Amino acid sequence: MIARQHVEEIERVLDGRATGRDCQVSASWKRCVELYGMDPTRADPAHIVTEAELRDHRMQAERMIASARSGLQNLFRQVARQNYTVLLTDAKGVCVDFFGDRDFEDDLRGSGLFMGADWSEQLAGTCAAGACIVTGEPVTIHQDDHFGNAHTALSCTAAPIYDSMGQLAAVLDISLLQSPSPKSSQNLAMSLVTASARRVEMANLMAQSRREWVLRLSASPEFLDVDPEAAVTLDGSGRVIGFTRAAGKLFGGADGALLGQRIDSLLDLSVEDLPDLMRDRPTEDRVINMPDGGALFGHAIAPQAPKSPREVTGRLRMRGGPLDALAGSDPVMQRLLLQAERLATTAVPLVLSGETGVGKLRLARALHVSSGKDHSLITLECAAQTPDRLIDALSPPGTAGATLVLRRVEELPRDAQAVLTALLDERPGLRVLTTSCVDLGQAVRDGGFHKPLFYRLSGATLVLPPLRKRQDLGWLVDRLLRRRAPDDLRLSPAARADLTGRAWPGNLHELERVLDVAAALCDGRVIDLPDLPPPAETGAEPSGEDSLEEVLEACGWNMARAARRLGVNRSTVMRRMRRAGVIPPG
Ligand SMILES: Nc1ncnc2c1ncn2[C@@H]1O[C@H](COP(=O)(O)OP(=O)(O)OP(=O)(O)O)[C@@H](O)[C@H]1O
Repeated sequence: MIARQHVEEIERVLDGRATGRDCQVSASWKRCVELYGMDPTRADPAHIVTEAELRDHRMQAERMIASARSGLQNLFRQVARQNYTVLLTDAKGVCVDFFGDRDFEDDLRGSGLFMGADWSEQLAGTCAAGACIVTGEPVTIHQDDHFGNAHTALSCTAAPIYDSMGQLAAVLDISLLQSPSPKSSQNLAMSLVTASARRVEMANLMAQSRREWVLRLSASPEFLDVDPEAAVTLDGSGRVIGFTRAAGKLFGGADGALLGQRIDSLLDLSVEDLPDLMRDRPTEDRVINMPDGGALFGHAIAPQAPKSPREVTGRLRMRGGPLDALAGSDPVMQRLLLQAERLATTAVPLVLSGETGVGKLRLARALHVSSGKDHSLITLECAAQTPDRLIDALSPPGTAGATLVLRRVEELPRDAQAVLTALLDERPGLRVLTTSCVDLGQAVRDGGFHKPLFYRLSGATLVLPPLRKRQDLGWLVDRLLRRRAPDDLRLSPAARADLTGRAWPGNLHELERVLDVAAALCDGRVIDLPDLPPPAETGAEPSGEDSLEEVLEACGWNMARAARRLGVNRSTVMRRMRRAGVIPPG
């Protein structure tokens, strides 16, 4: 009966008659019928993407998930008692993060309030996340506002999350399986979800802007330092290079038109004034005049460190190539792979250095494949070489233009080092790629490595970072797991947190062994904590010389995780931060 009334009301709306529905809802109903060809009498179940598709969606949204995590947790703490579920969808509508009451897991899954549910309007019909993606505005879709009969018990409120370029990046949604009938019961939900979305945008902007000036803005001095309303990122000349949605609205450039504008054209303020707006001045004194005669309060945050040469300066050109497959979104690796790609087609001899198991040999092979030449690849284990063996290995015809990989060259016996130097001089067509776990320059200075050989091998050096400093550790874990069990073996959240928090002194060698054991031990398709072997005890202090900031950055500034990766406790991390003057972003 109710279903029939619902269908009849949709028909009236399609005929252009007013039925008292919110205009956002009636516009979405029209799209469902006229654009997507949907039938309101059908009660399609929730659409859940496959495990493999979900992994891809999560990988794409990795940064936003990290920025949103603590905001989602906070929001869930506030609304869990009222039985709300908190969802983060990506810009396509797929739920990539989720907090809900485990006691209702089956009901939540059945209703699509779960990880992997696809809430795009084209598939799910009128729903909060879907309508929010289409309109770019917050919306409540309450009970029979939903288009499909399958969802008319739900009440969902969603707000968009924009990235710092003004593009819609995600949607934050809070939903109830059962709710009171007046739609106004969700007004508070709307306030909470829009405020949380604003904070996630702020966290995301701060995470991306450590090397730039950030100007945070608030209409009231009381909230300026604790919960500002808007923020812009500025380059050294005062041009806007990032902004939150609220800043876009404030300056009338929400769709990206704000990018590139100078701050002195927007406010009575130049880049030279920013130091006066830093936290050491009383909040009330940090007033900024607006061109329309109004005023705002400003909090300027200085760049945290000078631009490092290791920062990403460009993107890999060869999408999908063998080099591109070696890393996820780790900025140090991306920069290194960009250099590797440019060097691959040259004859420059390269040293690939880094701790054991960071992927040096793998990189050497990818460089060989990317060279574009159809020559053979000769790999020599240096520890096993004698002068005679070297001569034998490099004598057969066809080796003249080959790629020669010298693996762990620091282990090459001293007498073989001089012979290799002479052999290389006789074979100028060989492309030499050398892997080393030590600093070869230091080995030369210490007298342990033949200087003439060093200068023949080290045209350029590419230093691979250890796993504990990689921001794409989660990506690597998924990649190695997929290779072990292509058919949807996955990690429980606790197992994933454990793996991404380890120090990994054996790097990929160690991670591969741990996943081998876990895949063998786990029952069913989910690897859980008890399936993981404990970290290998080597007595090594893996991170003594690591920059604290690098490890913290790799851990998304999560101190507990950084403490585990560094093998110290949390208070030691905080003490070291104070001593080094390292300040967390935001
Ligand atoms: N990007 C990657 N993705 C997945 N697996 C990788 C990647 N890089 C390396 N591996 C795997 O990790 C293991 C260690 O890699 P590799 O042998 O290249 O390291 P290495 O630094 O040369 O080690 P060592 O210093 O001990 O010689 C290998 O099994 C390799 O296949």
